[in-house]
Amino acid sequence: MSTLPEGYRISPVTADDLPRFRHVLELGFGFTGDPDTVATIPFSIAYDRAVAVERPDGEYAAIHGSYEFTMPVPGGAVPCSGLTWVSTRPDERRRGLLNAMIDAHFERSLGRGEPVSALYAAEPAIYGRFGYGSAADDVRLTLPRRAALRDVPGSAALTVRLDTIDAARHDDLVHSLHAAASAHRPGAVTRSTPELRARFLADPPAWRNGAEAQRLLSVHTAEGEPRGYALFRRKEDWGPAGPQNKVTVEEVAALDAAAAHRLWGALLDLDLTGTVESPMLPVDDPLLQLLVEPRRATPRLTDNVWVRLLDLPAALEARRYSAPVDVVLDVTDARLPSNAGRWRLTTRDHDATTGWAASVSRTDDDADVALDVRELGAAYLGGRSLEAYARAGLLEERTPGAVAQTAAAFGWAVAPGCSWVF
Ligand SMILES: CC(=O)SCCNC(=O)CCNC(=O)[C@H](O)C(C)(C)COP(=O)(O)OP(=O)(O)OC[C@H]1O[C@@H](n2cnc3c(N)ncnc32)[C@H](O)[C@@H]1OP(=O)(O)O
Repeated sequence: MSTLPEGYRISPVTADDLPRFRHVLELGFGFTGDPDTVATIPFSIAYDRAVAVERPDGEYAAIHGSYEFTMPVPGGAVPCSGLTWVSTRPDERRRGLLNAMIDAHFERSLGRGEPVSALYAAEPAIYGRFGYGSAADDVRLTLPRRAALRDVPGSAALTVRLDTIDAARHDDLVHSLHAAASAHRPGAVTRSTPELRARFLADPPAWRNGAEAQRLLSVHTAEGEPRGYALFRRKEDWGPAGPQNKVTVEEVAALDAAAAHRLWGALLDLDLTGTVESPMLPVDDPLLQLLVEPRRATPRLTDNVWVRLLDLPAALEARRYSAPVDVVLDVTDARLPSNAGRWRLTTRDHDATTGWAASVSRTDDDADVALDVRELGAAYLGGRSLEAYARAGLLEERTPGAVAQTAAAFGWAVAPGCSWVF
């Protein structure tokens, strides 16, 4: 357990504390919120999930919050505490405040019955020490105008509609399609509260960086049923060779391949365009399969969500497995000793759609695989191979063949990933 400097204390946050809470966010991240913009954007953290470290003089020295998510995992879903807004004042850095806040976050999450925590890392070097593992990657593509796509039946029958985003009017279309499109992708949490939804669709001029207002492209069946949408904006660029507008796509959600094809076909064929920047895409996104010349799309790979198992048996039993396995894992967990030690994971009850369920219980039997909770969190969503960690020397195989068998069980057919940064 970490300790705070003398006189500092973990403190709850109320609506009255919001200005000083925001102030620490601005000091930590290095920006100044425009008051007119701040006034229009709802505070997206529930007050009982916002936490501060208060100094003896009553100022806040550090803050964080969390979102209540139901996170899709292989074959199911799990209550998840989405850690966010982590910030320590620059003049209070490296005094153990984040350490203390992580302890508070784990304790509070477990108290609420959330066996898993997830986050986006501002810098990837920060969170491994706390047992978070990088559980997914995303890819961003820079695409030339008119990049060709393979045909998809049904795409041409869909109609395309263009609107300027209006948070109130488009809330239902965007968020119900997003939830439906995300349901079976591990890690793809949805915007779970009205405040988070409104914040995501907010488009104040201060956030546009010289580009146009946020546009909403939606595709519909002949009967008018929406099947997908893209949020994007263009920035004008007139050079000596003519127009070279940049199209930046923030999010695409599609219920099927025809909708994805129709949306991307329209986005890649906007007039006056030079390049189209894709949003964060899962590494198996349909667009990557549909591009006729994928080499012309310049990819950038980045870590996406990080996952921390807080209640190891509950977390491992909440997901399903791709192959049968009976393995004893010897887990190290310096921060949550209740997870440390030997656990037997045994699959049971195969279901054709969701795979194998598993029971997880303590055991005194010899371990087959020894690993840290960080690697278990990384493999949890099915997108990282335990075999790869063994080859990198990050876990130990004690029974020959056990790592390959466990890796096959943990792997999943749909790559993990989340489409928005929380
Ligand atoms: C989920 C999110 O919200 S991500 C956003 C994170 N926030 C930011 O990046 C904003 C700017 N940075 C900050 O506010 C702070 O520097 C924080 C929050 C990253 C760290 O806060 P601090 O109170 O200084 O952390 P603390 O003193 O508890 O140190 C924790 C440990 O992490 C390490 N650490 C902290 N920041 C970093 C970093 N950026 N890179 C590498 N290591 C780091 C420390 O060295 C320390 O290691 P140790 O326990 O082995 O000694």
